[in-house]
Amino acid sequence: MSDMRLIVAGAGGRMGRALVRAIAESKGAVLAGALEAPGSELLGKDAGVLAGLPASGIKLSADLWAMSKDADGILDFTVPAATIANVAIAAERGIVHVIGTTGLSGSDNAVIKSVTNRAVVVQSGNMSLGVNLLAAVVRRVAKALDQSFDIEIVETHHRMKVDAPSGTALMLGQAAASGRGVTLDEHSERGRDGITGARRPGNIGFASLRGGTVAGDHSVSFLGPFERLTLSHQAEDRMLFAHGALKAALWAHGKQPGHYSMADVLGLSDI
Ligand SMILES: NC(=O)C1=CN([C@@H]2O[C@H](COP(=O)(O)OP(=O)(O)OC[C@H]3O[C@@H](n4cnc5c(N)ncnc54)[C@H](OP(=O)(O)O)[C@@H]3O)[C@@H](O)[C@H]2O)C=CC1
Ligand SMILES: O=C(O)C1=N[C@H](C(=O)O)C[C@H](O)C1
Repeated sequence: MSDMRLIVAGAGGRMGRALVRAIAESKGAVLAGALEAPGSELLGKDAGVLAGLPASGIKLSADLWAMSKDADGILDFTVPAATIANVAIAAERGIVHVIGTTGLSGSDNAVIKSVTNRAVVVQSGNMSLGVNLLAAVVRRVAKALDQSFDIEIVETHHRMKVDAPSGTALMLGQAAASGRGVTLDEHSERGRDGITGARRPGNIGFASLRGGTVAGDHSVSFLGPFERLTLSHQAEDRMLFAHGALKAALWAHGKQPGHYSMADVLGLSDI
């Protein structure tokens, strides 16, 4: 099979530059386009040079429709509004859409799901093996423990991150809720401040720290009577997520339309 031709959306961003490097290092994929926001001062610049590599010949452009003409997939780590605009174009072109963008609303996620009867979408708040394994373990532990164990999720990220809780924290919260057989929306406790009252039994708590250059730390604590268990993951470099996204795209190439997760890509769905 010939190399998968991939577009990087948000090519001037932190993840975008990491993705351009991951593609350059890879076997089986080539950079076919680099998307940036309309009006960005980076439009027209070479994607390889921005990523610290030799010139790639691919210039940043805001025109996804034109650049996707001969592409096979798009790796999208941008902002919710951009991802939602890209969903329709990727579906229309019939190309794989790997979505890593976080901070998406319920209605954004409904738009994404609405195209998956005709489009191949792989979506995950975290593209790493470790976090997806952690989610599977959290589901099992939450199932094994009753409500005398309080569940608290803590995440730490670099100072530039704009959304909270992180997509990963929410994914781990979903895993805990599913293990307990409850819905996260009805059992989530976020943003404690002031006289909050005692903790509601059965709730899943979230706390977010921001600072420095942290690529992404997550922990899930189960706090019970006279003992507590904490499961955690530390991402050491965002190249981890870029390699995961690339793996997802290569896995999805040629798959039937559907909404896939990183657990599907990694073969963890049945754990
Ligand atoms: N699922 C996962 O494993 C991971 C997910 N993420 C998520 O990925 C997203 C991006 O993170 P990060 O790279 O750190 O953020 P950045 O802000 O560094 O990058 C986002 C990029 O998207 C660009 N952008 C904004 N609007 C558009 C548009 N309409 N079309 C194309 N590009 C656009 C931004 O441009 P401008 O600056 O000009 O607005 C920016 O260059 C976040 O939601 C983050 O949480 C991050 C790491 C891993
Ligand atoms: O913004 C980031 O950097 C990250 N975002 C993702 C999230 O919101 O969980 C994944 C990773 O933790 C890095």
